[in-house]
Amino acid sequence: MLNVDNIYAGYGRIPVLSGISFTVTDHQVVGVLGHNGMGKTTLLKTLIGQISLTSGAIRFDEADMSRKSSFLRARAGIGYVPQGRSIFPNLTVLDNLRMGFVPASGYPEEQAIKGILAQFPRLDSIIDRAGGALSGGEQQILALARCLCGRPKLLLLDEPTEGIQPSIVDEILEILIRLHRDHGLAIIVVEQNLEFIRRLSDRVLVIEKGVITGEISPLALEETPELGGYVSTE
Ligand SMILES: Nc1ncnc2c1ncn2[C@@H]1O[C@H](COP(=O)(O)OP(=O)(O)OP(=O)(O)O)[C@@H](O)[C@H]1O
Repeated sequence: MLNVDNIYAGYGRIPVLSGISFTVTDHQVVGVLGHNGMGKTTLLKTLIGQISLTSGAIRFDEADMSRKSSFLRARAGIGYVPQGRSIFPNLTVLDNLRMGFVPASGYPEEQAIKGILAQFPRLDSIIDRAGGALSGGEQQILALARCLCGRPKLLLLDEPTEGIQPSIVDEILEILIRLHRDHGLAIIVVEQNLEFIRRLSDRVLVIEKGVITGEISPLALEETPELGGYVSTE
């Protein structure tokens, strides 16, 4: 489904990603672990096209995405839920959802949003509330639902549990497991919450200084002494 081939990217002259290669097969969930500042967010932004490649290639469903704009990648089926969620604070929940709708998805907007609300009853009850008036957890669920309005085949998730109360973390985990199981959604998830990444991922990649330095089994994440090298503890 996704083939990332030796990509280099950064900010202006500052290189951050230094030759990253990996693949994601259909329906696979890939976790990405790494200390702060190692390039996890930069990797996701490069995959969605917010940061340009310096070199290398990104292929999605056999199509070359390397120079495509973000919206064409979204139309092709890559969804992105950024760190911090980027909810439109002055728009209602409904209008936030409408912003996520991708016309080329083959579904009428109303039908797409109705289908999403059936999966997210928590949002249905606050549909007219301003996005900025939602709790952090509700905003994260809204950001996820908004992304799903575009009917992605691959979801890029950047720290979905950051700053969220444990009960909603569990709810988000259950939603993602269900989406993966019932709809075959493939996911790349960057996360510091080891339990979350362990329960969701089929594979876990370790990133250090813009390079993938290893792959560990989700089961290995149960053995806490091994983890000091992979995540930040602050
Ligand atoms: N807009 C920017 N301009 C210049 N350098 C940046 C910019 N954004 C990030 N960086 C640098 O790029 C490197 C990788 O940052 P990135 O945000 O990808 O790391 P991360 O692994 O996601 O970290 P965190 O877990 O803290 O979110 C860091 O050294 C960071 O300081």
